[in-house]
Amino acid sequence: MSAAVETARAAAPPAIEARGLCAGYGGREVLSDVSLTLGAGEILCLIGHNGAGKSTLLRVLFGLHRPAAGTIRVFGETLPRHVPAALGAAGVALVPEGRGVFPDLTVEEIFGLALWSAGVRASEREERVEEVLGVLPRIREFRNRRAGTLSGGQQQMVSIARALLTRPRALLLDEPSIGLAPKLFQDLIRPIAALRESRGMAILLVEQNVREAFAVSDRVLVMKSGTFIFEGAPAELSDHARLMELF
Ligand SMILES: Nc1ncnc2c1ncn2[C@@H]1O[C@H](COP(=O)(O)OP(=O)(O)OP(=O)(O)O)[C@@H](O)[C@H]1O
Repeated sequence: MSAAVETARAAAPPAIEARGLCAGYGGREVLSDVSLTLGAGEILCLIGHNGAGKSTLLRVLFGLHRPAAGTIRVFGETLPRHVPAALGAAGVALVPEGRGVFPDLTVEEIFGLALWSAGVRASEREERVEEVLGVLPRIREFRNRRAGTLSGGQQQMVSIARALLTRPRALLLDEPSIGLAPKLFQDLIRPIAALRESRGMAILLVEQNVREAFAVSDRVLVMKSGTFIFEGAPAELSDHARLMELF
């Protein structure tokens, strides 16, 4: 991280500050007293085995699932209602697992819909699209195609681009590498990670592809059965044996 970004980060409130989160489904606890801080402009990687509770945590943070206990502050504020629309307005975007692009719409139409639902003025929409195409230029090649005809990697690009159109200050990414070859994931994640330098955007990255995810992350959290069992720098887990020990 550059010195300028570090200084800006130190002065700003954390993008997300969660304390004592408990959450589950139908009486079964999945998150047990989880606390997490995503610093402004920080890239935090969250890893853990299947079913550990990573997606549930992202859903709780984004207001899609109500926690049984705990508090969440967003850029230093407690939102009056912790719901997705309020999170979006506060500058937080979620890219859920599985892409979720509308298969019958063209990329252009998907972008138009995202900008319209985010309330971006018509006169500003083209500028926003150009800005995102500057980050992920390969989308230009297929912007007029229907999303259902695109490859997995292209759909993932569209899904992330759609989130970036709202100019988020914090991006929650749920396993963007699923179904992608490592090189494709690298091409996708590196320009997104660079937005932390250029715009101070914070990223909470849930990933299984640890090699690429660690390469762009400042800090790593390992989750097991709904609690964090490790927090530290990616380098501390570069030893494969240490990583395996935690799983
Ligand atoms: N909507 C739901 N209803 C009931 N149980 C759920 C629901 N969503 C998740 N679970 C359960 O909660 C636990 C945690 O799931 P979650 O998806 O949060 O884990 P994860 O760490 O993201 O796993 P993965 O890496 O497989 O996505 C799992 O046992 C899962 O079966």
